[in-house]
Amino acid sequence: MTQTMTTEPSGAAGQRPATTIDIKDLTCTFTSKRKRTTALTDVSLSVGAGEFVSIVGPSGCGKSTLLKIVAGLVPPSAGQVKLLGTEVSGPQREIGFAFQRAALLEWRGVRANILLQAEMRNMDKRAAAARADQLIELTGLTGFESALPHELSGGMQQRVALCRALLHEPPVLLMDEPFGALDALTREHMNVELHRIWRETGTTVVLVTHSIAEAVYLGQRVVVMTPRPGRIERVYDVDLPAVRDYGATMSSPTFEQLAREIRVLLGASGHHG
Ligand SMILES: Nc1ncnc2c1ncn2[C@@H]1O[C@H](COP(=O)(O)OP(=O)(O)OP(=O)(O)O)[C@@H](O)[C@H]1O
Repeated sequence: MTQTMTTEPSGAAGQRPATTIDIKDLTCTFTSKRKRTTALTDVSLSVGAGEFVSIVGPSGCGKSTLLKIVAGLVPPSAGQVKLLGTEVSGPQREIGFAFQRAALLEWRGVRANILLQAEMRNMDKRAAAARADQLIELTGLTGFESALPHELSGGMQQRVALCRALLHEPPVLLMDEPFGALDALTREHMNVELHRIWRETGTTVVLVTHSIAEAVYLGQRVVVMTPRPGRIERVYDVDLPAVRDYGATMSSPTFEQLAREIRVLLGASGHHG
């Protein structure tokens, strides 16, 4: 399938965007006293600037490990990752990371939780405050600036975590099943919001998810991995418009066919993710 992009941010069709993440021949084996587990083998993938790539695969196939290697939190056993042209050899400050659990500080309000990122990075206070206000507005949290995490819904907590991950305007956002703990309806809302935020910020996003619908709705490409040791089984281009209305996308034949194909591929290779 070819991409039919009509608008930015990933660049007009036919124009190769600059590579932001370059993963080459990656293998990762964990060794403990009791056993060796090969989580990933021979994984190669390039992600262009401003691109949105979704990754799906069965439980335990190494998706989280892959994100952690890109973030420099886990060293690979073989292979190489380049982030913005530089080899990753330790924790990367340039990225934003969002996890399944929002991991907010219970005693801090929304704004203070978002600004934690600025404190950890010694960011300029005025610039960080202005950016926090911008993100609070962008994610519909206006009016809740002082609310404590327990006063927020799960979706709102996840929005706060997203704001915190985006505060320092990272060129790359890595997301590990960020909406997995939300109810179906809230998850749909968050998908729509993330799609809009991605378009408005032009951030390069890599999203790990167990939801095929989420992967296809959000991704410009969907990477399907095999059971452990995880390899890339197939990469699908998502032939949907750049700006995606949720309802129209879900009922479009292109969406349905691609989602079905991915579901068959995952089922056919004995995946249980
Ligand atoms: N630090 C570690 N030490 C030892 N083994 C690990 C470590 N981290 C991950 N593993 C193993 O590597 C494999 C891949 O784990 P990973 O969490 O990357 O999978 P995943 O695809 O993200 O799974 P899920 O979809 O269930 O979240 C698993 O077998 C896991 O037990």
